[in-house]
Amino acid sequence: MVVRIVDEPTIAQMRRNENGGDVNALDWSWLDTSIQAVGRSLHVGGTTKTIREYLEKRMSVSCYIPTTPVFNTGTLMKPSVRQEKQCEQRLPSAVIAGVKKCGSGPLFKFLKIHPEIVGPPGDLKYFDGLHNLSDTKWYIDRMPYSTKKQVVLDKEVTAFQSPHHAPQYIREILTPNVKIIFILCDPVERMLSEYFDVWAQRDEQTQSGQSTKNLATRFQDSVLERTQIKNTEERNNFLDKSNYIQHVIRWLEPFSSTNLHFVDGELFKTDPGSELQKIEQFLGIKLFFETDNFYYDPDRGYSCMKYPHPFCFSTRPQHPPLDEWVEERMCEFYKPFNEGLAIMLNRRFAWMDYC
Ligand SMILES: Nc1ncnc2c1ncn2[C@@H]1O[C@H](COP(=O)(O)OS(=O)(=O)O)[C@@H](OP(=O)(O)O)[C@H]1O
Repeated sequence: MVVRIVDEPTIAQMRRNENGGDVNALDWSWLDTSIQAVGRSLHVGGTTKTIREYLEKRMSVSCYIPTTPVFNTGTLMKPSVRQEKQCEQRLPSAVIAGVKKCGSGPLFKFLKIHPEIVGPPGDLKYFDGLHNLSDTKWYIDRMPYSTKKQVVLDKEVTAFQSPHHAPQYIREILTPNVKIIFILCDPVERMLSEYFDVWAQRDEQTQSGQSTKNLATRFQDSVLERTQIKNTEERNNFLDKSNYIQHVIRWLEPFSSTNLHFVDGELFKTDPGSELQKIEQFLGIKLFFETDNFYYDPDRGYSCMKYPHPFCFSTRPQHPPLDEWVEERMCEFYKPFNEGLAIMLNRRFAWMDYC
């Protein structure tokens, strides 16, 4: 699909609203600079989408004066407007609780583009087991201001597997009504991605006292021993995280299944718009994302954003391919767990067909 850049309407045109009057309910002076910074709109799938349209939508529900790039939070509105809009820093009402290396980063970033979703800029790791959980003030203080119409979203990827009681802690602090989102992907690919990441950072991790347990020079030496030995007490950092069923069980106990949503990591790579639409429904917010807001980049192996801001995550060096026998052994190991997961959740994921 061709993405054509066309000129943005003039500032004078922008200042007229549909009724021909001035748009003056709020201070619109911000728009000039924002639009000048963008200076264009996009023809996507036959329709013209302006950045202005997006910024206006966001502005109407937000406590911030939006800006470009649209990933930035923007400037906090003045106190009188904040009061009028009932802006507050609130605890999250939704959490992306994993899984690491399945696309949780892009998922979080894309979701925060939705006018009705706000979240902290990065990972707070409040539920990672190292934080004083009674210090909710610390947590709330790090949340952006939100209106009641908005969903406050946090990302806590380690919570998926540890600490063991993370689901209970999240339920207790964020109430049983909190919505939990997981993104699950091909377990072997996930493990490989994490392995190369940990390998690349091994010196820093050792220096900062973090564990590099199970890390060997070759991927297969880091994971294969476990699939041969009988001792199930022996934990392998890489293998265990990809064994989704054992972790998902922990979340089904404190939460109703209607509060848990699973994103298919494979579909998210090829068609993020459709996966994001399912999340909009799950969160009960207005539909904003469309499939043609994104395009698939075969060289990268995942999708980039077209609207409201053209954006691609930078590519990592390609992983060296796995030896066929290693892949077969890994698949053999995960197959029964994946089948169990499909039965437990009563759904199959696209990546389940790989093995
Ligand atoms: N749209 C889009 N853009 C970029 N990357 C995408 C996307 N969709 C899925 N992926 C895959 O996400 C992998 C990184 O996952 P995470 O963001 O969960 O990693 S992290 O845990 O936050 O480090 C990353 O894996 P690596 O390339 O191995 O890093 C990607 O394969």
